[in-house]
Amino acid sequence: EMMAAEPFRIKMVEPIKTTTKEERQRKIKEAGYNVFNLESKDVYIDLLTDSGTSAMSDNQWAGMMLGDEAYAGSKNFYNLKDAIKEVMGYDYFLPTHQGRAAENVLFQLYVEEGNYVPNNMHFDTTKAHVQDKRGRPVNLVIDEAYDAKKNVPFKGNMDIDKLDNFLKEHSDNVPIVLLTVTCNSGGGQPVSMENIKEVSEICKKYNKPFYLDACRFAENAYFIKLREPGYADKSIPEITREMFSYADGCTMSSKKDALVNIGGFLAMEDEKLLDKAKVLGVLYEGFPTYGGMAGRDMEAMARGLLEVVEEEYLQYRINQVNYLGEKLKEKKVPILEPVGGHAVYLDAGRFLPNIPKDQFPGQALTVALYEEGGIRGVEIGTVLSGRDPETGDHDYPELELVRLTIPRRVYTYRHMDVVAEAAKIIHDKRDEIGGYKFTYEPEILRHFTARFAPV
Ligand SMILES: Cc1ncc(COP(=O)(O)O)c(/C=N/[C@@H](Cc2ccccc2)C(=O)O)c1O
Repeated sequence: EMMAAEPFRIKMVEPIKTTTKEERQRKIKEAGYNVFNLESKDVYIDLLTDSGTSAMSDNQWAGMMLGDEAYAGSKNFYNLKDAIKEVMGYDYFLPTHQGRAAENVLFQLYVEEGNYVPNNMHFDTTKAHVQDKRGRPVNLVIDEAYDAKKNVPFKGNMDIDKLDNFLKEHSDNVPIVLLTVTCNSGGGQPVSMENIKEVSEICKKYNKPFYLDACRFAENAYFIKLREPGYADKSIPEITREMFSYADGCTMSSKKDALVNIGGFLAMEDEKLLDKAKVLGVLYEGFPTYGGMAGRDMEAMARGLLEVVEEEYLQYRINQVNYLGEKLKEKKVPILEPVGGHAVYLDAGRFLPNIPKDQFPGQALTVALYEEGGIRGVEIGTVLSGRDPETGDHDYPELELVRLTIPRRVYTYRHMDVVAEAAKIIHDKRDEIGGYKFTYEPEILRHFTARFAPV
């Protein structure tokens, strides 16, 4: 039957304004050629991140009026507890102000100097928090993940043999195993249920705690429903509860697949772990029934968790991202395949083959997108990857990407067309684009505040 339109109608709009190319060239220069330094008002279509940028529903906004701002025992905490139980199956959780705060608590509990922390692929804050505890992040994703042209259904999968061999050799130095769903660094690629189960079995074999990084768990579940045999007739909550049943817990940035603008949590099955986490929670986040959030934020999150697993929402969400990917492919603009759950990733390496990695092709393409169309994407390449703490050289990743990250329920299909048209214009004149060098390079998570100049 006909493909459905958006499963919502719009009740409030936030005007956005176009700027001239001349203005944008001036603004990006003043921003040190780093789109993170741009003011939102100077950005037309903001695809920097899907984190915290979603539109909330009327149901969530109504929940904001029901904040119980009690210091201890807020009713919103208990509504959130019920939502986590319903969608993830976990009985215990520590609210935190956002995802990296949950990572901070979890890794302080588990990671010691010199430890290895395996993951399919660490994203920037997970990698930074492991390193902050003197641990060593290890990526053990399947090799196909590094081939941008290879169209396989679950490119986020952990390589089970690699994990088994790694634990065989380093088990005493591995305190915890992580699995990121969907896999952000690899292109928003899902992990299959079978793979989650296999990782769980390996962790049991070596008696290791196994945690999911659940930021985009609902999108992962939708891909399982679409692509994995045996799941077509299962509901999304049935799939999400099964996913989480194989892990001991999860870190969660609710700014993604809980449809809120701030908030996160660390959830787990083991009440004893919660007691330990609460001690750090009190120190870093606030009393354990609010964790750095207002009661109203927890209410909006509880309602968002129940909305994000609704199938008609997920169908719309995944189809819109895929639409942008298809438009770009029609225009012969190189993208990572298959299209991810939360973003289309331009393959800057293929787009700008003449720019060497140490002149940051992804950064150059990100700047060009802003100058051409007022579009803010984000470089997911050498800049984001940072420096190898042991060698001091750039920690060159296999892929040089520019992520066009689609916020949830914010932009229309016409915005997608404009993005695709701008990318095409740039692609037609790609030989005019040059590389960049740092004029200021921070020590940690450099991509957020670095400044550049054209080479
Ligand atoms: C798989 C995964 N695990 C944990 C976190 C931390 O969660 P939190 O502390 O941000 O709540 C994130 C955050 N991801 C943001 C970060 C970002 C990057 C570039 C530009 C803007 C924002 C993103 O991918 O967009 C994540 O992706």
